Amino acid sequence: MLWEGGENVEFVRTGYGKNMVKVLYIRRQGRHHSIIELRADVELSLSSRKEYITGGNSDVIPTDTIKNTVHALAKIKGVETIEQFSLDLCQHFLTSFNHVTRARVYMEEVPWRRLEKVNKTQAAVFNIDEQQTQSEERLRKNTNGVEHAHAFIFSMETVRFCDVEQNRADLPVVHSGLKDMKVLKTTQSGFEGFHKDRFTTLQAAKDRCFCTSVYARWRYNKVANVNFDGTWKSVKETIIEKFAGPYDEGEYSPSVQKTLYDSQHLVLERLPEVEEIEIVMPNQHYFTIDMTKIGLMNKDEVLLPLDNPSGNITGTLRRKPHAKL
Ligand SMILES: O=c1[nH]c(=O)c2[nH]c(=O)[nH]c2[nH]1
Repeated sequence: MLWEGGENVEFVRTGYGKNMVKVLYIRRQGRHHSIIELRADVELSLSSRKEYITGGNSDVIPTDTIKNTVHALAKIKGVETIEQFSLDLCQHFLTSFNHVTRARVYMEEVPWRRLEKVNKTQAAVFNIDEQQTQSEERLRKNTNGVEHAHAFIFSMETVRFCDVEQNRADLPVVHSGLKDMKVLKTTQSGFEGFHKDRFTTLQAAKDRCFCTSVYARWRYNKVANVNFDGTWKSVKETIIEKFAGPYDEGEYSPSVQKTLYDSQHLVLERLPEVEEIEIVMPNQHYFTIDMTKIGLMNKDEVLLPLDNPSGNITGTLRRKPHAKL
Protein backbone atom coordinates (compact mmCIF):
# COMPACT_ATOMS: atom_id res chain seq x y z
CA MET A 1 0.00 0.00 0.00
CA LEU A 2 2.79 2.39 -0.92
CA TRP A 3 0.51 5.03 -2.42
CA GLU A 4 -1.64 5.39 0.67
CA GLY A 5 1.26 6.21 2.96
CA GLY A 6 2.73 8.65 0.44
CA GLU A 7 6.32 7.47 1.04
CA ASN A 8 6.92 7.19 -2.67
CA VAL A 9 5.57 10.55 -3.71
CA GLU A 10 6.55 14.15 -3.12
CA PHE A 11 5.17 17.52 -4.11
CA VAL A 12 6.92 19.38 -6.88
CA ARG A 13 5.19 22.58 -5.87
CA THR A 14 2.09 23.78 -4.10
CA GLY A 15 0.41 27.13 -4.02
CA TYR A 16 -2.97 28.59 -3.27
CA GLY A 17 -4.56 32.01 -3.16
CA LYS A 18 -7.24 34.24 -4.60
CA ASN A 19 -7.53 35.24 -8.26
CA MET A 20 -9.13 38.33 -9.76
CA VAL A 21 -9.24 40.37 -6.59
CA LYS A 22 -10.45 43.74 -7.82
CA VAL A 23 -9.75 47.19 -6.42
CA LEU A 24 -10.37 50.72 -7.61
CA TYR A 25 -7.92 52.94 -5.77
CA ILE A 26 -8.64 56.70 -5.80
CA ARG A 27 -5.95 59.16 -4.79
CA ARG A 28 -7.70 62.41 -3.88
CA GLN A 29 -5.43 65.44 -3.92
CA GLY A 30 -7.91 68.24 -3.39
CA ARG A 31 -10.03 68.47 -6.51
CA HIS A 32 -7.50 66.49 -8.53
CA HIS A 33 -8.15 62.74 -8.39
CA SER A 34 -6.02 59.91 -9.82
CA ILE A 35 -7.11 56.29 -10.15
CA ILE A 36 -5.65 52.83 -10.49
CA GLU A 37 -8.10 49.98 -11.04
CA LEU A 38 -6.41 46.63 -10.65
CA ARG A 39 -7.05 42.92 -10.72
CA ALA A 40 -4.73 40.81 -8.62
CA ASP A 41 -3.94 37.10 -8.43
CA VAL A 42 -2.21 36.32 -5.14
CA GLU A 43 -0.58 32.97 -4.45
CA LEU A 44 1.13 31.71 -1.30
CA SER A 45 3.17 28.60 -0.59
CA LEU A 46 3.31 27.26 2.96
CA SER A 47 6.14 25.38 4.69
CA SER A 48 4.10 22.29 5.58
CA ARG A 49 1.76 20.62 3.18
CA LYS A 50 -0.41 19.05 5.85
CA GLU A 51 -3.55 20.68 4.48
CA TYR A 52 -3.01 18.67 1.31
CA ILE A 53 -1.87 15.44 2.92
CA THR A 54 -3.93 15.09 6.09
CA GLY A 55 -6.54 17.79 5.70
CA GLY A 56 -5.25 19.71 8.73
CA ASN A 57 -6.06 23.36 8.05
CA SER A 58 -4.36 25.07 10.99
CA ASP A 59 -1.71 26.74 8.75
CA VAL A 60 -4.09 27.84 6.04
CA ILE A 61 -4.61 31.59 5.74
CA PRO A 62 -8.01 31.46 4.02
CA THR A 63 -8.15 32.78 0.49
CA ASP A 64 -10.95 35.01 1.78
CA THR A 65 -8.43 36.61 4.18
CA ILE A 66 -5.99 36.97 1.28
CA LYS A 67 -8.67 38.93 -0.61
CA ASN A 68 -9.37 41.10 2.46
CA THR A 69 -5.63 41.74 2.82
CA VAL A 70 -5.46 43.17 -0.72
CA HIS A 71 -8.32 45.53 0.13
CA ALA A 72 -6.85 46.51 3.50
CA LEU A 73 -3.30 47.13 2.23
CA ALA A 74 -4.67 49.32 -0.57
CA LYS A 75 -6.13 51.47 2.20
CA ILE A 76 -3.12 51.30 4.53
CA LYS A 77 -0.25 51.58 2.01
CA GLY A 78 -1.94 53.23 -0.97
CA VAL A 79 -1.38 52.15 -4.58
CA GLU A 80 1.40 54.20 -6.19
CA THR A 81 2.02 51.67 -8.97
CA ILE A 82 0.89 48.07 -9.43
CA GLU A 83 4.53 46.99 -9.00
CA GLN A 84 4.96 48.79 -5.67
CA PHE A 85 1.62 47.48 -4.39
CA SER A 86 2.55 43.91 -5.39
CA LEU A 87 5.87 44.31 -3.55
CA ASP A 88 4.00 45.56 -0.48
CA LEU A 89 1.68 42.53 -0.59
CA CYS A 90 4.53 40.02 -0.89
CA GLN A 91 6.36 41.69 1.98
CA HIS A 92 3.23 41.68 4.11
CA PHE A 93 2.61 37.95 3.75
CA LEU A 94 6.26 37.01 4.30
CA THR A 95 6.75 39.22 7.34
CA SER A 96 3.37 38.50 8.95
CA PHE A 97 3.53 34.70 8.73
CA ASN A 98 6.65 32.62 9.40
CA HIS A 99 5.15 29.61 7.66
CA VAL A 100 4.64 31.42 4.32
CA THR A 101 7.66 30.42 2.23
CA ARG A 102 6.76 32.18 -1.01
CA ALA A 103 4.40 34.92 -2.14
CA ARG A 104 3.56 35.75 -5.70
CA VAL A 105 1.35 38.53 -7.01
CA TYR A 106 0.27 38.97 -10.62
CA MET A 107 -1.52 42.25 -11.21
CA GLU A 108 -3.18 43.85 -14.22
CA GLU A 109 -4.17 47.48 -14.49
CA VAL A 110 -7.45 48.41 -16.14
CA PRO A 111 -6.59 50.89 -18.93
CA TRP A 112 -8.33 54.04 -17.73
CA ARG A 113 -6.99 57.29 -19.28
CA ARG A 114 -7.69 60.74 -17.93
CA LEU A 115 -10.06 62.73 -20.16
CA GLU A 116 -8.22 65.46 -22.01
CA LYS A 117 -9.63 68.36 -23.94
CA VAL A 118 -7.30 69.37 -26.75
CA ASN A 119 -7.74 73.10 -26.92
CA LYS A 120 -5.38 74.49 -29.55
CA THR A 121 -4.93 78.00 -28.12
CA GLN A 122 -4.37 76.66 -24.64
CA ALA A 123 -1.96 74.02 -25.93
CA ALA A 124 0.03 76.73 -27.72
CA VAL A 125 0.22 78.80 -24.56
CA PHE A 126 1.71 75.83 -22.67
CA ASN A 127 4.52 75.50 -25.17
CA ILE A 128 5.53 79.17 -25.14
CA ASP A 129 5.36 79.63 -21.41
CA GLU A 130 8.42 77.71 -20.34
CA GLN A 131 9.01 79.58 -17.11
CA GLN A 132 6.18 77.73 -15.41
CA THR A 133 7.38 74.98 -13.13
CA GLN A 134 6.01 71.54 -13.85
CA SER A 135 3.65 71.54 -10.90
CA GLU A 136 2.33 74.97 -11.76
CA GLU A 137 1.74 73.79 -15.28
CA ARG A 138 -0.06 70.71 -14.01
CA LEU A 139 -2.26 72.86 -11.83
CA ARG A 140 -2.97 75.17 -14.76
CA LYS A 141 -3.79 72.26 -17.03
CA ASN A 142 -6.23 71.00 -14.45
CA THR A 143 -7.94 74.31 -13.90
CA ASN A 144 -8.26 75.38 -17.51
CA GLY A 145 -9.85 72.12 -18.56
CA VAL A 146 -7.12 70.50 -20.71
CA GLU A 147 -6.88 67.56 -18.34
CA HIS A 148 -10.03 66.61 -16.48
CA ALA A 149 -9.65 66.63 -12.70
CA HIS A 150 -11.58 63.44 -12.04
CA ALA A 151 -13.03 61.86 -15.22
CA PHE A 152 -11.49 59.02 -17.20
CA ILE A 153 -12.15 57.09 -20.39
CA PHE A 154 -11.55 53.39 -20.92
CA SER A 155 -8.81 53.29 -23.51
CA MET A 156 -7.74 49.81 -24.59
CA GLU A 157 -4.37 50.74 -26.13
CA THR A 158 -2.62 48.10 -24.10
CA VAL A 159 -2.85 46.39 -20.73
CA ARG A 160 -0.12 46.93 -18.14
CA PHE A 161 0.69 44.04 -15.84
CA CYS A 162 3.33 42.97 -13.36
CA ASP A 163 4.42 39.80 -11.68
CA VAL A 164 6.23 39.94 -8.34
CA GLU A 165 7.53 36.80 -6.65
CA GLN A 166 9.42 36.57 -3.40
CA ASN A 167 10.82 33.56 -1.60
CA ARG A 168 11.53 33.82 2.11
CA ALA A 169 15.08 35.17 2.65
CA ASP A 170 15.37 36.25 -1.00
CA LEU A 171 14.91 39.56 -2.71
CA PRO A 172 11.70 39.87 -4.70
CA VAL A 173 11.87 39.28 -8.46
CA VAL A 174 9.89 41.93 -10.34
CA HIS A 175 8.61 41.56 -13.89
CA SER A 176 6.53 44.20 -15.63
CA GLY A 177 4.80 43.89 -18.93
CA LEU A 178 2.30 45.00 -21.51
CA LYS A 179 -0.07 42.92 -23.57
CA ASP A 180 -2.66 43.27 -26.34
CA MET A 181 -0.89 46.29 -27.84
CA LYS A 182 -2.20 46.09 -31.39
CA VAL A 183 -0.26 48.04 -34.03
CA LEU A 184 -0.42 48.10 -37.81
CA LYS A 185 1.56 49.72 -40.60
CA THR A 186 0.64 49.76 -44.26
CA THR A 187 4.14 49.76 -45.74
CA GLN A 188 7.84 49.59 -44.80
CA SER A 189 7.60 45.87 -44.13
CA GLY A 190 8.65 42.93 -46.29
CA PHE A 191 9.76 39.33 -46.12
CA GLU A 192 12.17 38.01 -48.73
CA GLY A 193 15.01 35.53 -49.14
CA PHE A 194 13.46 32.88 -46.91
CA HIS A 195 14.21 29.19 -47.13
CA LYS A 196 12.21 27.35 -49.79
CA ASP A 197 11.34 23.69 -50.21
CA ARG A 198 8.73 21.78 -52.19
CA PHE A 199 5.95 22.83 -49.81
CA THR A 200 6.70 26.56 -50.03
CA THR A 201 4.04 28.62 -51.77
CA LEU A 202 4.67 31.99 -50.06
CA GLN A 203 5.71 34.72 -52.48
CA ALA A 204 8.50 37.06 -51.43
CA ALA A 205 7.07 40.43 -50.39
CA LYS A 206 8.93 43.74 -50.71
CA ASP A 207 5.99 45.69 -49.39
CA ARG A 208 3.28 44.32 -47.13
CA CYS A 209 1.06 45.24 -44.22
CA PHE A 210 2.54 44.48 -40.80
CA CYS A 211 0.07 44.00 -37.98
CA THR A 212 0.77 42.53 -34.60
CA SER A 213 -0.49 42.45 -31.04
CA VAL A 214 2.58 42.95 -28.89
CA TYR A 215 3.20 41.08 -25.64
CA ALA A 216 6.29 42.17 -23.72
CA ARG A 217 7.49 41.12 -20.26
CA TRP A 218 10.73 42.31 -18.70
CA ARG A 219 12.67 41.65 -15.52
CA TYR A 220 14.23 44.35 -13.38
CA ASN A 221 17.74 43.92 -12.00
CA LYS A 222 16.89 46.00 -8.94
CA VAL A 223 13.87 46.59 -6.77
CA ALA A 224 14.59 49.78 -4.83
CA ASN A 225 14.48 53.21 -6.46
CA VAL A 226 12.92 52.04 -9.70
CA ASN A 227 10.63 54.43 -11.53
CA PHE A 228 8.13 51.74 -12.51
CA ASP A 229 5.84 54.20 -14.31
CA GLY A 230 8.69 55.83 -16.23
CA THR A 231 10.27 52.52 -17.27
CA TRP A 232 6.93 51.07 -18.35
CA LYS A 233 6.19 54.10 -20.53
CA SER A 234 9.72 54.03 -22.02
CA VAL A 235 9.47 50.33 -22.94
CA LYS A 236 6.08 50.91 -24.56
CA GLU A 237 7.32 53.95 -26.50
CA THR A 238 10.53 52.18 -27.57
CA ILE A 239 8.62 49.21 -28.99
CA ILE A 240 6.26 51.55 -30.85
CA GLU A 241 9.17 53.66 -32.09
CA LYS A 242 11.00 50.63 -33.54
CA PHE A 243 7.82 49.27 -35.09
CA ALA A 244 6.77 52.53 -36.72
CA GLY A 245 10.06 54.33 -37.39
CA PRO A 246 10.27 58.09 -37.96
CA TYR A 247 6.88 59.80 -38.46
CA ASP A 248 7.49 60.86 -42.07
CA GLU A 249 9.42 57.94 -43.58
CA GLY A 250 8.94 54.99 -41.25
CA GLU A 251 11.57 52.27 -40.95
CA TYR A 252 11.83 49.15 -43.09
CA SER A 253 11.25 45.83 -41.35
CA PRO A 254 12.76 42.84 -43.22
CA SER A 255 10.96 40.43 -40.85
CA VAL A 256 9.00 40.38 -37.63
CA GLN A 257 12.03 38.65 -36.09
CA LYS A 258 14.32 41.62 -36.87
CA THR A 259 11.85 44.21 -35.57
CA LEU A 260 11.37 42.19 -32.40
CA TYR A 261 15.12 41.95 -31.78
CA ASP A 262 15.75 45.63 -32.63
CA SER A 263 13.11 46.78 -30.17
CA GLN A 264 14.49 44.54 -27.40
CA HIS A 265 18.02 45.76 -28.06
CA LEU A 266 16.95 49.39 -27.88
CA VAL A 267 15.09 48.75 -24.61
CA LEU A 268 18.23 47.23 -23.04
CA GLU A 269 20.34 50.09 -24.42
CA ARG A 270 18.08 52.77 -22.99
CA LEU A 271 17.00 51.24 -19.71
CA PRO A 272 19.82 49.93 -17.51
CA GLU A 273 17.31 48.71 -14.90
CA VAL A 274 15.92 46.13 -17.36
CA GLU A 275 17.93 42.88 -17.31
CA GLU A 276 15.91 40.71 -19.65
CA ILE A 277 12.98 41.17 -21.98
CA GLU A 278 10.67 38.70 -23.64
CA ILE A 279 8.58 39.85 -26.60
CA VAL A 280 5.91 37.99 -28.55
CA MET A 281 4.76 39.42 -31.87
CA PRO A 282 2.15 37.40 -33.68
CA ASN A 283 2.17 38.12 -37.40
CA GLN A 284 -1.46 38.96 -38.12
CA HIS A 285 -1.82 38.50 -41.83
CA TYR A 286 -3.75 40.65 -44.29
CA PHE A 287 -4.03 39.38 -47.85
CA THR A 288 -4.74 41.49 -50.88
CA ILE A 289 -8.01 40.29 -52.39
CA ASP A 290 -7.59 39.10 -55.98
CA MET A 291 -10.17 41.02 -58.06
CA THR A 292 -8.93 40.11 -61.53
CA LYS A 293 -11.86 37.70 -62.00
CA ILE A 294 -14.29 40.54 -61.47
CA GLY A 295 -12.30 42.79 -63.77
CA LEU A 296 -10.87 45.13 -61.11
CA MET A 297 -7.27 46.08 -60.40
CA ASN A 298 -6.75 45.98 -56.66
CA LYS A 299 -3.46 47.71 -55.92
CA ASP A 300 -3.25 46.68 -52.27
CA GLU A 301 -6.19 48.90 -51.41
CA VAL A 302 -8.68 46.23 -50.32
CA LEU A 303 -7.25 43.58 -48.03
CA LEU A 304 -8.70 40.66 -46.14
CA PRO A 305 -7.80 40.37 -42.45
CA LEU A 306 -7.16 36.72 -41.57
CA ASP A 307 -8.27 35.62 -38.11
CA ASN A 308 -6.05 32.60 -38.22
CA PRO A 309 -3.65 31.10 -38.58
CA SER A 310 -1.22 33.80 -37.55
CA GLY A 311 2.53 33.52 -37.46
CA ASN A 312 3.97 33.65 -33.98
CA ILE A 313 7.38 35.18 -33.44
CA THR A 314 8.98 35.34 -30.01
CA GLY A 315 12.34 35.86 -28.36
CA THR A 316 13.85 36.70 -24.98
CA LEU A 317 16.94 38.91 -24.90
CA ARG A 318 19.09 39.52 -21.87
CA ARG A 319 22.34 41.25 -20.99
CA LYS A 320 25.43 39.09 -21.07
CA PRO A 321 27.17 39.17 -17.69
CA HIS A 322 29.21 42.41 -17.47
CA ALA A 323 28.12 43.54 -20.93
CA LYS A 324 27.94 47.29 -21.53
CA LEU A 325 25.19 48.39 -23.86
O1 LIG B 1 8.29 38.35 -40.78
C1 LIG B 1 8.02 37.18 -41.06
N1 LIG B 1 8.69 36.16 -40.44
C2 LIG B 1 8.45 34.85 -40.72
O2 LIG B 1 9.08 33.94 -40.14
C3 LIG B 1 7.44 34.56 -41.66
N2 LIG B 1 6.94 33.40 -42.17
C4 LIG B 1 5.97 33.74 -43.04
O3 LIG B 1 5.27 32.91 -43.69
N3 LIG B 1 5.86 35.08 -43.13
C5 LIG B 1 6.76 35.63 -42.28
N4 LIG B 1 7.05 36.91 -41.95
